[in-house]
Amino acid sequence: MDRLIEIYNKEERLVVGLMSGTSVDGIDAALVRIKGKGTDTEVDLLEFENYPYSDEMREKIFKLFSPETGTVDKICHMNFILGELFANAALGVIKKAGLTPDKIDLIGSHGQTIYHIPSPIEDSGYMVRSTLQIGEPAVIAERTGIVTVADFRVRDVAAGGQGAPLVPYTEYIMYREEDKTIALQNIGGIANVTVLPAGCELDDIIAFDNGPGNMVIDEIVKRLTDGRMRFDENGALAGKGKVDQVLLEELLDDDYFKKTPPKTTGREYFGSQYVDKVIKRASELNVWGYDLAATVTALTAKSIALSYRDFIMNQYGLDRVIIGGGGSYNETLVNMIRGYLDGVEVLTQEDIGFNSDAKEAVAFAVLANEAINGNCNNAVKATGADHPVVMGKISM
Ligand SMILES: Nc1ncnc2c1ncn2[C@@H]1O[C@H](COP(=O)(O)OP(=O)(O)OP(=O)(O)O)[C@@H](O)[C@H]1O
Ligand SMILES: CC(=O)N[C@H]1[C@@H]2OC[C@@H](O2)[C@@H](O)[C@@H]1O[C@H](C)C(=O)O
Repeated sequence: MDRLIEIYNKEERLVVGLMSGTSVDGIDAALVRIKGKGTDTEVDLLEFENYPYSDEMREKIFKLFSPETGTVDKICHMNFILGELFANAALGVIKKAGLTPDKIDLIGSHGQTIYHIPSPIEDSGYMVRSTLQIGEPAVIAERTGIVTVADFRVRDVAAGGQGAPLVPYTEYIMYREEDKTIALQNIGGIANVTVLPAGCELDDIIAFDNGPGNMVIDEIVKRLTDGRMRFDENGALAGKGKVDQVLLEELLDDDYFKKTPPKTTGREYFGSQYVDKVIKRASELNVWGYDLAATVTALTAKSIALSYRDFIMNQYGLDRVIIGGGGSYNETLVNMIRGYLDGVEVLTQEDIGFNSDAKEAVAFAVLANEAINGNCNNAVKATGADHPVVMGKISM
């Protein structure tokens, strides 16, 4: 308890944020210095590293996503294995910064989402939503000796929210401007956006998952190259193709894109079964190779642009879009988004001096810092929760 009080009383903390996203490419570890709390929070990124999963580990994690292959024994065991990997990532980034674990105040760990049911399902007389992130925080705390805050999403779900997206709260703290409406567009496996209307309060922000980010592009590229390529590096393949407008419009005619925010989605919806359907229809229309890569890249780009038109621009206008996440390195994708958004400034996190990869890991460091301060750290407008809550469970 003394340690917790000591951390609580500090004005400035060194915090490690850990994140593994839906693309399962590895663990992002960010070491930050955080001063203050709430809207007075100031964050400096001191060090960042991505610790990629081995192909074997990645395959094992992917198996957990499907009810047929993700059996309880595997989930039980992988929770502890991932705890070890997350601990190693934390220790790695601390060492890279030339520091030792005893100098670090906190770890904020997202874990790995393996299942997410954002819409309520009735069972045994209870209507519940649910979500599951693994990567045992007790193991992280034990291996590092650092107080670890983790398992954030569940408290928001318990309060009637979808448990996602959580990053908007931190974006509100870090990016809000008085006279510009800004969209922070993350393009990971899923594409998700936070909109900060000019001069907004926390209750004014809008955030939702637009739909697929790289998830469909990655799977198509994997299948087109018989597994030789895992993603379309810099958008080179899509850049050589021509978008098939018939297939594109059919794919855009999807219930998810029409749904009004708040809304979240995941691999359960835009995963490999979705791609099976895309491929079937593409074969009927004779769309293949570079053209198919271009068409699914346009699907991500245009669904993002249309979501701004339908849910944001008519009400708030839009001055600037800042793209982050791995998709910001896909030049074809970013250029397509620019093409669909006439008159809006489209930048990447790098363009404004930040790091696209570190952003989510930094967010979980900030959420942990808020939890330790006892501050509510969910944006109810984004998750749909009934009220603000303090998310994060503490492993001493
Ligand atoms: N150089 C590149 N060119 C094109 N695409 C890239 C490049 N680098 C990364 N990507 C894409 O970014 C993806 C990883 O993005 P990111 O790490 O942001 O996802 P994530 O955090 O796992 O997902 P989410 O935010 O949905 O949880 C890769 O799967 C790949 O599709
Ligand atoms: C359940 C879950 O892990 N959701 C992720 C996922 O990846 C992107 C998008 O879908 C977003 O809603 C969320 O992650 C980010 C970090 C968030 O909570 O803001």
